[in-house]
Amino acid sequence: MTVSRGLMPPWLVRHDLLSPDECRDLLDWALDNEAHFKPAALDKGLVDPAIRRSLSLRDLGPFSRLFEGHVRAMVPELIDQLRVTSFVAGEIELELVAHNDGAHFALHGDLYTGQGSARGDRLLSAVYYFHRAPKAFSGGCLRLHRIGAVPGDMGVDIAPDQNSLVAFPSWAPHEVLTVRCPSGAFGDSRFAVNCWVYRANLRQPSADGDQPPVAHIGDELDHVAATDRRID
Ligand SMILES: O=C(O)CCC(=O)C(=O)O
Ligand SMILES: [Fe+2]
Repeated sequence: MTVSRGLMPPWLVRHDLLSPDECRDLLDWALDNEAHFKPAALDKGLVDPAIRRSLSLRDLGPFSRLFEGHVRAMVPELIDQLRVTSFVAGEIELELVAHNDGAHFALHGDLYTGQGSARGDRLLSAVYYFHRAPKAFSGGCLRLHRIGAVPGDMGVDIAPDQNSLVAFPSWAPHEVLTVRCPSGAFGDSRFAVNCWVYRANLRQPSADGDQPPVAHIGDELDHVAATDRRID
């Protein structure tokens, strides 16, 4: 089967998502928690810096509620603007990522592959950007690609602007272009908060007692499921 290429996925950018105080507090919190960041993983917890190189923190502490609130409130607008089939939002998965010198993420989509995830289906992806001022890195654009893109294709580059959020359907092919950060200092990194909106599982156990195949909202999952994602 041949995939016809050409159509760009929809996306939107929102500037100034947080107040200046919130943005500064988030940076301070990220710097205070440097020791808790771990190499960012791919499918099934695999770390492969040739595909994805960055440092990740899965627990946003006091900022989880802030991001979950913002993103949940935006879901109706995102469904509308990104032309996603209407759905009821369930879990919102978060990840704080620091991209320092040489960091990147090769072409991929954010959907689960294989047997999927007990966590359910990701439908919307949103990424919030912040960094120290003055900015001490270059590069690191998010490159959105056409359907059926292959590595090396051109796409649309979205700059990781201070206090901005970009959103797109989770199926959209995208990559993070290589970051250059001459100081190598953690605090000079390109910071991003990944937010993934899941479809709520509204199915009830059937009358004969069978359980639905996916977990209910709020179920705790292991690190492997949390880091499972598709790499094209
Ligand atoms: O940092 C970004 O701009 C996007 C990161 C990303 O695509 C991912 O972690 O799945
Ligand atoms: Fe992604």
